Amino acid sequence: MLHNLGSINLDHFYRVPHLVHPGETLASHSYQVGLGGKGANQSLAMALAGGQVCHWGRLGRQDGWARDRLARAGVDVTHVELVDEPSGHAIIQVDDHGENAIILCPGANHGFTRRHHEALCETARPGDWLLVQNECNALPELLECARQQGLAIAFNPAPMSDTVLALPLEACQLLFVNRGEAAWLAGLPETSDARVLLEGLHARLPATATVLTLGREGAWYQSGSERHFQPALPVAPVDTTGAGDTFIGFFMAALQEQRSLPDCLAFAAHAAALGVQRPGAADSIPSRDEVERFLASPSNA
Ligand SMILES: OC[C@H]1O[C@H](O)[C@H](O)[C@@H]1O
Repeated sequence: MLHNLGSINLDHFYRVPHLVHPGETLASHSYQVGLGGKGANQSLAMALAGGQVCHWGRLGRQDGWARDRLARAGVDVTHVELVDEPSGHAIIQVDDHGENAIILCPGANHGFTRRHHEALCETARPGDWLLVQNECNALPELLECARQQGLAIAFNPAPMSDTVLALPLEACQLLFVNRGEAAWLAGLPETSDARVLLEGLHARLPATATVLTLGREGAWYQSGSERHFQPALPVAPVDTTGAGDTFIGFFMAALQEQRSLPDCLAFAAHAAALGVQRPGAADSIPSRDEVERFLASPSNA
């Protein structure tokens, strides 16, 4: 089982001709609300990929539909609480090239306490995975509790902030990072070559495996001297929101099935490539069947 303690957001999407400039007032082409939050997206993606995932989250009482949506996809939502606080939400601009800019309001995602961590660590069995992103509070305590319980920890330090640098990252078995996050953690320029970033991360965290996602430049896996590269797929993105979350959910589902690491990378990259061709965050995540058809399609021969 994988336990994902993570954010659940209401995503407010605005399609805009370009990302708004400082001081500018800009009319949007369209507006939509959907399920999001890096935590919820990753749980949903993992369940749609066929993985076993239990989500630990907090939502405002009026937003039980979001919990139902996760449950319908196959996520275990026993530990998603409905609380008397506003749900987290995100204001998301998406431009005509599919690029986005996001403002987060954490709301109930910042209400985790020791009670939640203890409950998770008592429920999880040694060897289970814990997956965490950087959208919830009290992460040092959570990681410490998980380490003591013998859980395997996968961490996605998104969105990156100074607080990540103070976390016991050496407790993590697996890190999912994009270029900016890798550069920040390794203390290197963002323009560094992927191999330099991987070497920098390995020097800082020698016992932690890394998945480095680079969008159009593909994705890498590195653990010690083992390295695999997955090229990017040639697709035209309409909305890249949640692409990293789809990648992570599909990767963890494939890892749970004990597939080879190149297979995990390929499964995840194909899922993300399908996702970026659709609008929305959770709404853009493909099913396992769609991904398998894409993997088997003649264009991949
Ligand atoms: O990764 C995409 C997600 O980031 C923010 O958490 C938004 O809610 C969105 O769904």
